[in-house]
Amino acid sequence: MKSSRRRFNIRDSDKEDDEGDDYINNFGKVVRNPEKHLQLFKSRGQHLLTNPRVLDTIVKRSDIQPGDTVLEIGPGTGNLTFKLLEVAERVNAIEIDKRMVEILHKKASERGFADRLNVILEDALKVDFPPFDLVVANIPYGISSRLVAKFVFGVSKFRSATLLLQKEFAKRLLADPGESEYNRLAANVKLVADVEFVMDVSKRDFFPVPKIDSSVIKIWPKEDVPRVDLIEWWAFTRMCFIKKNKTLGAIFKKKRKLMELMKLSKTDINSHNFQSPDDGEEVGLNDEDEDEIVTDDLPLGSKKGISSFKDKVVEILRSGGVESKRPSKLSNEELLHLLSLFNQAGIHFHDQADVKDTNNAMYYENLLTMFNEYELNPN
Ligand SMILES: C[S@@+](CC[C@H](N)C(=O)[O-])C[C@H]1O[C@@H](n2cnc3c(N)ncnc32)[C@H](O)[C@@H]1O
Repeated sequence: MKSSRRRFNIRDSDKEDDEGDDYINNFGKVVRNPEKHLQLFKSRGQHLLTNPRVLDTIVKRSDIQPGDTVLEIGPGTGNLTFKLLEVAERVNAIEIDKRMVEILHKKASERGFADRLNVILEDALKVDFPPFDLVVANIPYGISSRLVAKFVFGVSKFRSATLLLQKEFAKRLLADPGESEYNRLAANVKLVADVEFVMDVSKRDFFPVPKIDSSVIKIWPKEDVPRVDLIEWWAFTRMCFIKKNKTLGAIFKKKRKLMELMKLSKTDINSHNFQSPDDGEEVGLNDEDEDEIVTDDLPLGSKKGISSFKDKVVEILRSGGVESKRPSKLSNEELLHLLSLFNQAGIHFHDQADVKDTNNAMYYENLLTMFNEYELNPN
């Protein structure tokens, strides 16, 4: 008689090759592909959530009301989709893989859901979202931060987004100022939304088993969002968090930063000079401020311009009481106050010609590029 080890592939429980065969995990248990040999690609984040208890909890905690339209990104073969259809009026699902879309259509017809399920074969990062009341999704982990940004800074108004995310990524979103995980992503998302932890999900609840554990979180868009130019806010927090554990004084005194800021503020290096360019006395930058920008080849007047601009910046940081504080410890209220002090002094953090129209494709392109740097590699 053939042993089960001969009939199945044997691999570690956390190995995730692009394949769809049943296998024996390293606990000796046979793990069957629920979709019978459908090849699953880790490059597309295709880890199907197979634990019905977890699926039920996600649906329950998403608090779907009768009449709601749910947006699901990456429905895969429909494990979550058909649970959502039991309570929602309608599900609009966006899926990039044609094979998954075909499976979904087939299952929807067999189960009598075809008229309430709309599957869009597209890349969720590129397509305009159809109308929805709330989001519920086990999203592909490789595009998590861009998707979260597209939800919370997008044009669609929605009640909440219940998302299954890589655990490490969820922790970053949940972190508060002063906690080691706190970062610019959390500061940005928390400007416009509240984030709530729902539950942890074991990697063993997926097929194939990924290398990492997951968590479910819920994002609630805020009713009252601070009145701030978002594009400027993103540029400002990008500069503040460049070294999140350095003091703001140390960050902003860097010549590279000062020159970048002068450029963004359209401050002419020579004109920002409180002394005559020819008076011979050089206003020196301290050695501690030196970095890789070489200013030796700049004319004397320009060096003075940078130096007096630096004084102005330091004065702003002092008046905001943050010169010796680290960005990772500041609340959004403190950061917003600091930004307003910069603005009052005529210093801006983005090119004024930037696109501010949030319906504009350029806005989304910039947004997604900006959040790309937060993607974690789950593989
Ligand atoms: C983690 S799986 C979730 C599958 C299913 N929701 C489940 O829980 O079993 C992620 C799904 O997102 C799809 N996907 C990956 N990248 C995508 C993108 N850019 N736009 C839309 N769907 C995408 C994958 O093909 C896959 O079906």
